[in-house]
Amino acid sequence: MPSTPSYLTSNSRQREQALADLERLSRAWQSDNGDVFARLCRRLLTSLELNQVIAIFAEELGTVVHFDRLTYGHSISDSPIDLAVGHGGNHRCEYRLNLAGENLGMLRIFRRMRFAEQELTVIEQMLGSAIHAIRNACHYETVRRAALTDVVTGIPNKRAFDDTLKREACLANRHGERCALILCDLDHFKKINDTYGHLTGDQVLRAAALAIQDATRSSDAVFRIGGEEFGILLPRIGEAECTLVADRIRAAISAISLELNDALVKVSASAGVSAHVQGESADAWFRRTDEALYRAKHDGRNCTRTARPGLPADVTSIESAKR
Ligand SMILES: Nc1nc2c(ncn2[C@@H]2O[C@H](COP(=O)(O)OP(=O)(O)OP(=O)(O)O)[C@@H](O)[C@H]2O)c(=O)[nH]1
Repeated sequence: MPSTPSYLTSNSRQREQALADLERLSRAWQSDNGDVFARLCRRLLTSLELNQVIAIFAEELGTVVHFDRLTYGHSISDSPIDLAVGHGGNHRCEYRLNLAGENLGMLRIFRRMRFAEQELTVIEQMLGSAIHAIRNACHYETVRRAALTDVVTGIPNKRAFDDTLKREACLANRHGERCALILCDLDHFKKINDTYGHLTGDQVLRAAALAIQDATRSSDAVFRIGGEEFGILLPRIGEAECTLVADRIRAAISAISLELNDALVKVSASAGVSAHVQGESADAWFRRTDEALYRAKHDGRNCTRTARPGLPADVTSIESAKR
């Protein structure tokens, strides 16, 4: 990296000279460091994952400009990406990333020392090399999310549920962690559709999704897994506590009342509850909980039933579950 030129002056002739110096230095730096740009572009081709693309950019930038922390935030990702290689610092440069009018998020780079002009130029040149990869990763993230999101309620869908249930069963088998599952189904939902129409039915589904989210912790995961059926995964709790949560969810759903002309649309729900049994596969766990939900429906609806302990045929060995 060339040394910092002493061009910080208000005199305009000196400023012009400084800018010319800067351009010359920047060109010299770019030809000296052409391999960094080439490597950055090559590595960016290896991933479409937003957090990996940002991590690659940060790694390559770190080889030419020292910084203590880099953060990236975009409304399409769950939480900001925060890559710290030190303690941050008071000085920062930030870029609102944008390509052809498309918002691609906000990148911030922190450190204790001021950034020199030519360092900012280098950062911007490297961002120029990375911006298309960042845009592609943003598009990929948007499509990935759409595939995992239910269009009516905006919460994760059955595909997301299947993936998460498998992962939780695997974690529970590997580390012996507790995890519980609730399957919650609205009662006589067909009647709501038939009486008030599908649009009102959709409104009820959205209200139910919100009610379930409000009745659970943010660490719990709520999914719409069928027409009027929801799955809720609750890490680190057992069956007794989970049954209380299921009743709380049902009470929240019963409290929904949609005003429609002169009518008040009300709905109740049935729930099946189970705690994961050590060695049990995701499929067997789901089947046990579904059977509990079936009993709740059979017993008159608007109630909670807990699953029976796994039958030997339902429980796979820990070894096979780990494979
Ligand atoms: N409005 C709306 N209705 C849906 C959607 N998906 C499925 N349904 C309807 O949900 C209803 C489910 O009916 P059933 O399976 O008979 O269940 P139910 O009437 O709730 O009866 P129980 O579950 O036995 O209490 C059907 O009328 C479906 O058309 C949706 O996205 N929106």
